[in-house]
Amino acid sequence: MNIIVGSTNPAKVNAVKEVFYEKMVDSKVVPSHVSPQPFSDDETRQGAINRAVACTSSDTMGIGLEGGVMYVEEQLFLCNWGALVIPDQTIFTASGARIPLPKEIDIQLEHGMELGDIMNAYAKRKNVGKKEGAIGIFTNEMISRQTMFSHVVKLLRGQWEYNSR
Ligand SMILES: O=P(O)(O)OP(=O)(O)OP(=O)(O)OC[C@H]1O[C@@H](n2cnc3c(O)ncnc32)[C@H](O)[C@@H]1O
Ligand SMILES: [Mg+2]
Repeated sequence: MNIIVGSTNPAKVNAVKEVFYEKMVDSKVVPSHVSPQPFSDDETRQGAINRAVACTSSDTMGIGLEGGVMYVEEQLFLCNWGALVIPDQTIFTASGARIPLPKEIDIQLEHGMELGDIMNAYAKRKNVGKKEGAIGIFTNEMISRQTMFSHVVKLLRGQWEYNSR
């Protein structure tokens, strides 16, 4: 069965190709139907599900990966969710690693800026969200956005395989 990823962001598409190395992996832009910058686990997970559903058909599995932020008490954390939807519409979900974000990023997000744009200015780099990601910057590049998403995709693949035994 082929796979379509609901994003053309290379950090996401390459994470899926890494984990489903033996499959045909395609990508397309689909709406997440949540805000461009999700602000909770619920919203981020829903975005991932909406993207995955939009990519699923009778012979294709859909995968949606969504980045967001969420509060634990007063501290803002990066959060990431993935969803895998198979042709019978069964939905598998999993979340990724989370790390706290500095207060100044929190303030800019609260003013309505997207994390990708904030990170480019903060790190004085371009396309941070398509490359190392905020997680790469704030972990001194120990974990890139692709590596973080590949972990999420492994959690999805594993659940799907367990359920199809
Ligand atoms: O093309 P799409 O798939 O939408 O890719 P995206 O980079 O916009 O990613 P998301 O929509 O999943 O993420 C929502 C927002 O959060 C940003 N974001 C999330 N995690 C990030 C990270 O690790 N590094 C940089 N930006 C991140 C991202 O740039 C968006 O502004
Ligand atoms: Mg986006």
